[in-house]
Amino acid sequence: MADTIASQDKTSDKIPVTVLTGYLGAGKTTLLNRILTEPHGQRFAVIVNEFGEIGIDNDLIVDADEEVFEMNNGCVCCTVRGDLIRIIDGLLKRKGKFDAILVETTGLADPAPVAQTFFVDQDVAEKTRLDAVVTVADAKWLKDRLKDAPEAKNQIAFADVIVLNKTDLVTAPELHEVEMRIRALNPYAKLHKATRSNVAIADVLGRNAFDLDRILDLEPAFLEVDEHDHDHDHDHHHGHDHHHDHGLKHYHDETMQSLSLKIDGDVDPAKFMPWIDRIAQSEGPNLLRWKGILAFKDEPRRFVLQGVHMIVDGDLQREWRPDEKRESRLVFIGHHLNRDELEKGFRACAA
Ligand SMILES: Nc1nc2c(ncn2[C@@H]2O[C@H](COP(=O)(O)OP(=O)(O)OP(=O)(O)O)[C@@H](O)[C@H]2O)c(=O)[nH]1
Repeated sequence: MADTIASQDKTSDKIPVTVLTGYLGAGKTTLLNRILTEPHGQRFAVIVNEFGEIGIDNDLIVDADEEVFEMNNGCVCCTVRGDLIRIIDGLLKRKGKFDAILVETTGLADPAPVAQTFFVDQDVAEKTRLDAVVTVADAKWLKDRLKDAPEAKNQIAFADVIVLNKTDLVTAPELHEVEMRIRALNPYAKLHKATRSNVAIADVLGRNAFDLDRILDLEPAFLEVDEHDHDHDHDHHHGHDHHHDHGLKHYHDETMQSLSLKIDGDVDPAKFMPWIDRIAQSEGPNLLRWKGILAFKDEPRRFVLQGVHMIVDGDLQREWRPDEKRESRLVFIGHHLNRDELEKGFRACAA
């Protein structure tokens, strides 16, 4: 411990930042909520960024004392840095109100531009330090995503700490295989196996683990600001291949869609539940992620639905607040989504 303290000496007045990353549905929010609800004696500022038009994620973060700041949707690789800088600048003006910053990126985010923020922006670099990139990996789906999603690979390669989550969904040989895949991409990160992201807080926070030299080996251009890439507003996240001169490939999947549906009021669970089960079966392979917050007829509590491919979780959570409008929202993220059919099916569930 003594040497850790010594090595932090110079930077100890900088605010530590932990970047939580990991592909869609891996368990980032579960980890974030675990951190926020356990007794940690720290005050966190939480910054989240999500994919999708309706801010469901923000709504699923536990009610804690922490303030949650939302980054704009959009092209993560490009807009995230400008947005993140703006939010952090705002936070730094109120220094003293929090001890650490947690940034949860979307599952589709490449961690490089996020991590880069803490080095290339002078103000941010002077006042904060990147403590670690923590990547949550889905033991069940990661091996498929390593084949088709470059972001998933970069998230693993960039990690200082890896939480290999959802070990309950795989057999021991499958777990071993995914661990080998991870190790082939990143032999350096500390790896913790988990279910429901149940790692000790000390394993993910206060690690002082971000290693700039290792990242520069991976991405020689990591510290070069790409002005072209800075602060512009794409209103869409798709359709371009970035050729930063980096060792890693960054691009956005053109076929990825995000579909948001809303009913201004209640749905009938007797219609909704069988419908959503059918969707899980028929659309599951194309559905990377789905979420919903629903008002069930005659039910004072909000029903929260979570899905990754054909695996659906749902439960009744807190009550609708008196000042909250009862409405039912669903977000689907995936490929080849049939908007008309999903919309028609959902509408038919209205109470
Ligand atoms: N079986 C199982 N399910 C889990 C585990 N951890 C999380 N989940 C479930 O997986 C789903 C996704 O978890 P989240 O924590 O929301 O994942 P995320 O990475 O924040 O997802 P996005 O930010 O939407 O990409 C939820 O339904 C969780 O309850 C686990 O260890 N095992």
